[in-house]
Amino acid sequence: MSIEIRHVTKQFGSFRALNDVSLDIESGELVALLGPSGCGKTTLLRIIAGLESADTGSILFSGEDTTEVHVRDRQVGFVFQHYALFRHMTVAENVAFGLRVKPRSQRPSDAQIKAKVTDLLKLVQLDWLADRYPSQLSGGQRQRIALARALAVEPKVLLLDEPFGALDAKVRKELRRWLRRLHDELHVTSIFVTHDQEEALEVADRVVVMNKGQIEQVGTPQQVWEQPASPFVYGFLGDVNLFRGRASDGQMQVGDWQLAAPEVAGALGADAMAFVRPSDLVVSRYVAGAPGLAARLDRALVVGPIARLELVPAEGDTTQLLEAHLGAEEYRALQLKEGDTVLVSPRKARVFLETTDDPAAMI
Ligand SMILES: Nc1ncnc2c1ncn2[C@@H]1O[C@H](COP(=O)(O)OP(=O)(O)OP(=O)(O)O)[C@@H](O)[C@H]1O
Repeated sequence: MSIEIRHVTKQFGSFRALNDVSLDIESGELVALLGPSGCGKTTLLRIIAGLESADTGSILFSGEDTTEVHVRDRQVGFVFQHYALFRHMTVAENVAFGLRVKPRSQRPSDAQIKAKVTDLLKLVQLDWLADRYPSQLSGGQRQRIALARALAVEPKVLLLDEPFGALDAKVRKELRRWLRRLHDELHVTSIFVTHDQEEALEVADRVVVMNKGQIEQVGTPQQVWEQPASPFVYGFLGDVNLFRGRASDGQMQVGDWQLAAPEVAGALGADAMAFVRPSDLVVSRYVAGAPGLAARLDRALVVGPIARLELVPAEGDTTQLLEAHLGAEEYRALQLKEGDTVLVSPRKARVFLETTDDPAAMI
């Protein structure tokens, strides 16, 4: 089932939680709503579910306006961060619940319910836990059961609100891979909310980056990572170095060095910022007169195959540490020690004008 979100606005008192949000989700897609705490992700999810109503705008399921459709009739399955399993019911009873409470005319027979529960527990690979109670399960197992329970009623849309938020890092990682595989098998249109960029980039077909009640960018994980549409998206999606300077005629001047800035080709002497990811900062031994920004190697942390360097620029804003990531072998070959002066230059940078963070204005 496809979902269209049309100009949705939601106000709590004087606070605008959602500001004219529009988004199209295709049938069978797995979409992540990603953004910092308070940006409106959960509010949008609750409006899609029908648990909350929009002040203005509408939500369409397969082209049909859902405004008047009760949450019960929207055929939506939910999984929340905090396990919502019934404690006094076994795992199998929990999964069967949605089927048992159906009106008699729609309710499957006991044998059909039993078969369905067994299938679902196999699907989430926990059929051996059918007779246990929730308190006898790990956090990760409970979330998988919560998902099996949500799937029992064959929802057309699956909404997941930080489903792995309460779990430790290793379990989260396992579960998100598992969720991706499960989605590939079932193709239920799914929206999941997360503030963890790694989770969104790894699991979703498309990522919707939100900030302050608005959508900043929608794209595949690769698009939002490689072509962030705004400084906010750049900063939110990973560690980043920021250089300030001036842009003119498609070039940006940062101290003594220049970088190509075709994205702001029209600017003439405008204040600009260049964003460079730590893995796109090239570090070389200092040679007088060679191009690059001189910096002091403050700290080098070599763990496994990656060397993480903290560098203090020799000029400009010396209070702002730069971070460079390079291969451990490459770092060793440079034969540097802490305190040495090095040269840094960006392999790849993305330039935005200072005056605005509206990507449409950056021409
Ligand atoms: N019922 C409510 N009454 C008043 N304010 C609310 C209500 N629900 C949400 N808000 C406010 O709206 C904003 C968006 O909340 P929302 O829960 O959608 O954010 P979120 O992006 O999901 O954040 P988090 O990741 O912390 O859950 C927040 O500032 C929140 O305080």
